[in-house]
Amino acid sequence: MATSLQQHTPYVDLSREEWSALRARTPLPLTAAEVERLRGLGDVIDLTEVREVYLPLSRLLNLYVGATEGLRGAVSTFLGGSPQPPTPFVIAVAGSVAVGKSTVSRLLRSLLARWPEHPRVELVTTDGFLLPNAELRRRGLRKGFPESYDRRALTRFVADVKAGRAEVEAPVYSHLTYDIVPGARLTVRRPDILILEGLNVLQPAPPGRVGLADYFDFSVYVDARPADIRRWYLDRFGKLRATAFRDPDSYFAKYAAVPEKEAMEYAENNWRTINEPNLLTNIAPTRGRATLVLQKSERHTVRRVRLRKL
Ligand SMILES: Nc1ncnc2c1ncn2[C@@H]1O[C@H](COP(=O)(O)OP(=O)(O)O)[C@@H](O)[C@H]1O
Ligand SMILES: CC(C)(COP(=O)(O)O)[C@@H](O)C(=O)NCCC(=O)O
Repeated sequence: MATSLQQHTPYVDLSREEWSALRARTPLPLTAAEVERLRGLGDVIDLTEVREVYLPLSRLLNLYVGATEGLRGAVSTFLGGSPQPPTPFVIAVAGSVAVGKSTVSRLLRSLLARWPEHPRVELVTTDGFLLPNAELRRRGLRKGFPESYDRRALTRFVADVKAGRAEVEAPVYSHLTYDIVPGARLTVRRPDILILEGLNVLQPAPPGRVGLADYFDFSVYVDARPADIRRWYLDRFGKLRATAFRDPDSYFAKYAAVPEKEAMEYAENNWRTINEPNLLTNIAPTRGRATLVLQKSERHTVRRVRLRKL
């Protein structure tokens, strides 16, 4: 586990085997019915992976929620005030386009909600805070780059949730129309846990501003080799071509109709000109700010876990 070299890093570095062994200390096994429910998520995730990697992670997060609650109580006693109701525990999930953030986030939502201490788990993606396509075009911005988000509105949203406001609204993005849905809003009502998923959630604040990360209680960076992520991006594009892009309302309907070669050239170009430079320039440098890094192998299985020491 911790070799002498690692003693001076802020992380504990665990192999998959070392991490999976912690499963024995996870007091909440999955029942057959729950395994079935997880299958119903529609994700292709392997159930051994759920048991060996994500169930221990849900236990670790459960410990963090409990400890944060304990600390909050102690501080409120120190301040001599009356006990306040708990505020939502905020978990950020960061990483490249197509690395598997949505899959990990949906899974964590299901697993975390099984713990009796925090049944209400909300998942919000930062895409709702993207500027509309027309505005991106006007300003010459690439979608997904840090400047393509309304960072102020996103920070205010998380600050309000974290402050325990009864209802907090967020704008909505549609992958079908590939744009912000005019006038649409989602409402978050004081959950026990908020999972905030997005490419740029670990981006540092501009000088003099409060950063988004200042409101996080825990953050996960989903990591993999860029060549693997590229393949997953292209695979997913290929699959969407045979499914969601067939919807005539889809922004990408054209790519279901054109020959495969032409569609895949478009996807390749998107990867090379937008998602890869965004990963290398903006996203990967934020990895060292995460509380936990999940490092995936070429088949999506997690091969190393790095956890920040306290
Ligand atoms: N654990 C996993 N096992 C197998 N396939 C996965 C896993 N996680 C993600 N994928 C696949 O990889 C692609 C990208 O995952 P997704 O969660 O959509 O990424 P992101 O939200 O980061 O863009 C999808 O096609 C998804 O089905
Ligand atoms: C919508 C996204 C920016 C992801 O947003 P996130 O919720 O991670 O902030 C991304 O999925 C995307 O569409 N990128 C643009 C390039 C492309 O079409 O692949």
